[in-house]
Amino acid sequence: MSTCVELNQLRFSWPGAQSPLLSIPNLSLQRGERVLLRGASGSGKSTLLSLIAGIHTTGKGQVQVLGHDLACLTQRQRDRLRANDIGYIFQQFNLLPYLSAHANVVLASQFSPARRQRLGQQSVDLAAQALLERLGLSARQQQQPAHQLSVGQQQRVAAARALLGSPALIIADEPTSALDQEHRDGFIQLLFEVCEQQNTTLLFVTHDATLAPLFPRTLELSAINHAPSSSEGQHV
Ligand SMILES: Nc1ncnc2c1ncn2[C@@H]1O[C@H](COP(=O)(O)OP(=O)(O)OP(=O)(O)O)[C@@H](O)[C@H]1O
Repeated sequence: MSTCVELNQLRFSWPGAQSPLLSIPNLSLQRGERVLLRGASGSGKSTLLSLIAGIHTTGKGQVQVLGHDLACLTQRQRDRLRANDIGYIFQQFNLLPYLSAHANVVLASQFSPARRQRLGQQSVDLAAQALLERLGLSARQQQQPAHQLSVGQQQRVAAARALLGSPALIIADEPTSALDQEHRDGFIQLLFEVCEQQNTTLLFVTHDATLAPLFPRTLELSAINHAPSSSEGQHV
C-alpha cells in the first residue's frame, strides 16, 4: 500500500485566532483506505479537509498528498492537483444553479485533462450520465437546472461531479446529511464501489454515528488533534 495523505507536525490557526485550531503530530491515509472522520461541530473538520485539498495552506508542518508537499507547490500547481486527483464533495455542494445536473458533472472534467484521460474510450457525457443514473437521477432530472432539484438530488449531483474521472482521493464533507436512509445507503455503496475499483482513498466526514460500522477506520478529530482548545467542542 502506498501513502495517499501524510500530515506531519501540522499546526493551523485562522488569522486573528488566539490559539491554534489544529495541531496534529502525524496522520497517514493509505491508497484505497476508507476513513470516517468524526468530531464536534466547530472542531475543525472542514478546515482540516481544506488543508488536505490545498484550498488553504499552513505555514507550519507538512501536508503531503500523493507525494506532493503542498507547501512546495504554487497556488496554480495546487489547483491542478485538486482538479486532477481530488474529488471534493462540499457541504454546500457548490453546484452552478442554472446549469443542468449533467452539465455540472461534466464541468469537473473540463478543467482536468487527467480525468478525461482516465475515462479512456468512454465519452465524458456517457460517463456522467452513467454515474448520475447509478445515483438515482432519471434522464429528465439530469437535464434539469441544479436549482430545480431537491437538496438530496443536488447532493448526489455533487457526488457524481467528484467521482467523474476517478480521482485518487475523494474528500466528502457531510455528503449524506440531506439523504433519506435508502438513498444514503445506496450512495455510500456506490462511493465504496467506485473507490474500490479505482483504489481511491475516501476521507468522509459525518455527524451520523450510525455510519461508523461501515468504515474500516474511524478517526475522532479530538484524538488526533493536540491543539489546546480541541477538547472544548461539544460532541454531536
Ligand atoms: N474562513 C474562516 N475564517 C476564520 N475562521 C474560520 C473560517 N472557517 C472556519 N473558521 C473557524 O474554525 C473553526 C472550525 O470550523 P470548521 O468549519 O472547520 O469546523 P467543523 O468541525 O467542520 O464544523 P461543522 O461540523 O459544524 O461543519 C470554527 O470556530 C470556525 O468559526
